[in-house]
Amino acid sequence: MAATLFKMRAGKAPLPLFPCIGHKGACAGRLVPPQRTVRAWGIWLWGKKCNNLLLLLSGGSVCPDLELLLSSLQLSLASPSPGFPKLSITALAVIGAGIGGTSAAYYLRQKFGKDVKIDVFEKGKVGGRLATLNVQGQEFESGGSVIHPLNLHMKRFVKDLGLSAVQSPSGLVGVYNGETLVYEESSWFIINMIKLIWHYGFQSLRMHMWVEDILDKFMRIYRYQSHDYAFSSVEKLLHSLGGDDYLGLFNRSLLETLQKAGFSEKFLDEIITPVMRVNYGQTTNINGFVGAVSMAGTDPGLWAVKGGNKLVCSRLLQASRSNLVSGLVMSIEEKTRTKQTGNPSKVYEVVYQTGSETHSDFYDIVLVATPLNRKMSNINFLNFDPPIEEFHQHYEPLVTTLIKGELNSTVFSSRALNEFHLGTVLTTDNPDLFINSIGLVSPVEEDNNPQPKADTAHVWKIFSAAALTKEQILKLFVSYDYAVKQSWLAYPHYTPPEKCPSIILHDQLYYLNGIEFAASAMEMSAIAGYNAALLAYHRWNGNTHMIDQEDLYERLKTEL
Ligand SMILES: Cc1cc2nc3c(=O)[nH]c(=O)nc-3n(C[C@H](O)[C@H](O)[C@H](O)COP(=O)(O)OP(=O)(O)OC[C@H]3O[C@@H](n4cnc5c(N)ncnc54)[C@H](O)[C@@H]3O)c2cc1C
Ligand SMILES: CC(C)=CCC/C(C)=C/CC/C(C)=C/CSC[C@H](N)C(=O)O
Repeated sequence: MAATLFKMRAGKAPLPLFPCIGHKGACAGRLVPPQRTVRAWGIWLWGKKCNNLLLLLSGGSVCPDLELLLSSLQLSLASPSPGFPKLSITALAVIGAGIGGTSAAYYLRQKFGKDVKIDVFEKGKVGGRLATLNVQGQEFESGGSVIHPLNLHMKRFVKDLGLSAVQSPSGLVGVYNGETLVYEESSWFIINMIKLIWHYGFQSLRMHMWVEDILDKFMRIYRYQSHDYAFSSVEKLLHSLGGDDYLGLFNRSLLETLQKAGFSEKFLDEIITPVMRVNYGQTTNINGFVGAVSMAGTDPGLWAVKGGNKLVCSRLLQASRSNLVSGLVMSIEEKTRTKQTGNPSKVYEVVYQTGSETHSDFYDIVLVATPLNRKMSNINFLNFDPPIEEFHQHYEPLVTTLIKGELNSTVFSSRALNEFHLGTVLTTDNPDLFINSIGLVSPVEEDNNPQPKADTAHVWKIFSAAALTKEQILKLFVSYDYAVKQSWLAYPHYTPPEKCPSIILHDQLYYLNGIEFAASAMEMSAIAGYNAALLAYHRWNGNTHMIDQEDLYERLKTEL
């Protein structure tokens, strides 16, 4: 009978009316296939969707009459009747070929299948903030460089895309406060333990446990995603990982969270702040979640992709069989178009510039995978009603400078370079300091652990808020052969409590980079890319039961 109803609809015959008692008779509707269904059938009511029905589709039981109706029709919500003509999706656009955009393209292909066209727009280089700089014939990471051993998407990409991993340098670390080294690691584990306990009691151990707990809960996202669940907001995603407490991390500053947990000012100033400065160019005023991610960035076992992390992006693009469009997207506008079926449907017109030429194309779904602010992407959303919200969130300026030279170790300590064994110097929050950090780095092709030697010039990476002057470089180095720099708008300026930008900007228009307001890292963008692909797929197909499900952790625990 169900098949008959739908076939009648396909032949444009009128559909039978039925009452929805759950809506007190107010929403008598007609059984129709949703406008863009590929796999799942749903019921749409005249004018608008019935919320009771959505609950029913997602496993709720508010609308028993509909449930009865469906079961009496023996209607399978998961699979449409074979042979029934499907309204198909034709084209998808992704804007930005960084790790967010390329991972989204990869997962979009997996979900939507081989026939759909996927265009990926990139105004600069594939990789975005994953990039390298050349120092006298060797390439060094200048943007995203270290990956955590538990970053499972990045790990999977490297394995599946035929790449290999190299261990990141793990030299000894010191902390400089503008006058002296307030903390200095030793190469002896036991000495380090004694030093840490002597200076800070058991606070490092407690900090380690705090980060582990957050990371443990974070790992739940992989299980949700492997079961195809998606989230419509970053807040809902965070909440699903550990409830109100977890979301609370995002809403409060790291300082507030750690002070409440009893960490001392000395420990925060000398250990935690320097880590926030090297990783995010900010202080403990950032939110607690990004603070924990930043601390995870000091864990052992950090790694990088041999040949450069940006290779993941170019390989993902290849594997997704997307078309790379080297151009600058200028605007996105909603338009109505008549498809081959004769039915009008909503599409998005993407206008872009390649060289001096302007072009445009139409897409059913668009994913924006670049921070939406004037300085970084400058995309105009035209004629949306209601208008797409404006994004004014500030990104932190940061300069990466690579210098091949002989370090002036006496800047940091009284020891000469042959007695100076630190591979990285972090800094406290002292306004007189002009660098956030300085550290020895290896070329992207090498798997090694560089150590400073008095007689050889090594390559050092410096992070600073502004470009270094020649005088500043000459303060840090006795002499140098080569210097090269790259300026970034690197990460959001974190000011908790704040609201993450929406993931759903419009019906079929999605935004990935809101996740950076929880924490900016390669793995976070990969998670956002997968989530947006799943969300787009489920919304296109009306699979509402796969979106924003509560208690997923408990529910999935019992599943094999
Ligand atoms: C200096 C630095 C160090 C970092 N270190 C680490 C680290 O060690 N570990 C870690 O995990 N993360 C690190 N990060 C963070 C990480 O690099 C980013 O979170 C991640 O790369 C962001 O990826 P994305 O794809 O979301 O954005 P992006 O890489 O910014 O990609 C967006 C892309 O969109 C393109 N684009 C923008 N506007 C348009 C337009 N209008 N039309 C067409 N194309 C457009 C841009 O050119 C860009 O390529 C670091 C970042 C920086 C800057
Ligand atoms: C997302 C999770 C759970 C973990 C990621 C941990 C991680 C790798 C954090 C680092 C984040 C970051 C923005 C580092 C920037 S600087 C990196 C490095 N110290 C360098 O010198 O380049």
